[in-house]
Amino acid sequence: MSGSASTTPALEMRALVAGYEPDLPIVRGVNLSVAPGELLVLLGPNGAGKSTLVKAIAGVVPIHSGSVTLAGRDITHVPAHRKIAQGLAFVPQTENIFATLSIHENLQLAAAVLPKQLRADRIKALYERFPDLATAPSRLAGALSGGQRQMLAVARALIVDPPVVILDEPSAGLSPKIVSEVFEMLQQINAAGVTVILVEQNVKAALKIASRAVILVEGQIRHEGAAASLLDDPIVAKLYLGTGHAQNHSVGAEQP
Ligand SMILES: Nc1ncnc2c1ncn2[C@@H]1O[C@H](COP(=O)(O)OP(=O)(O)OP(=O)(O)O)[C@@H](O)[C@H]1O
Repeated sequence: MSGSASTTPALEMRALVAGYEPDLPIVRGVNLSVAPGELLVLLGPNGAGKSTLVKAIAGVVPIHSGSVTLAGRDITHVPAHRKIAQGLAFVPQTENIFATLSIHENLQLAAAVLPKQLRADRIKALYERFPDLATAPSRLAGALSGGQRQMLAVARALIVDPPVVILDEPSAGLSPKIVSEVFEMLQQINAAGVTVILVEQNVKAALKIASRAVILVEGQIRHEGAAASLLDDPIVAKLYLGTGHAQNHSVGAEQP
């Protein structure tokens, strides 16, 4: 057994190599330890491999070598649906809800990974946590606004009451006001004790809510540090966050 709960990372990657094709690694040797209760943001330029890394952790992109542990337990090759059941929730960037089903049906489907006797109680708890979803549970998910969809996607991920949630660009395509709401929701989830790992292009807003930031470049970690220190580091921003290169990655580009 590993050490006590306070010293065991919530999630840990060791020498992780992953990618879509066996001979074409995209994630190239990532070592990263995430402490319980952290809100970690994963940044980096387009094509750096951020999405690939979180998909590999979630079990939807093949891991070539290295390991992933969840609270000290090796989950490297555990299939995606069992990772969820074991407490690793993943909110993909797209197709994270069923648009043609109602809010309630979306939650019911997510709850299918739980033992039958727990499902109704967990859905009830989520409606209490997300009262907006409770106001019209029969509403089609496809008819929701971007922010509400993201809320539903996050609610679906929280159905197993996971200790760790990973989100791939939850702010994509949302207006600045809705981005603030989504980030506030993530802060609340984190304040309730959930470890949150977030891939983001909305650099400035993400650094404001994160405790720590990791910058991935060409599939490797190039820089990591306290989120607040990165906010004030123009060199890091210029070198690693693509300022002046890709507008949607520019520090502060999305902020009014
Ligand atoms: N389904 C796929 N099959 C093969 N290669 C892919 C696939 N998806 C992404 N890639 C490649 O993997 C590399 C990393 O892409 P990835 O989406 O992980 O980067 P990213 O850092 O998340 O970038 P972005 O910020 O643009 O989303 C890119 O070269 C991309 O072309």
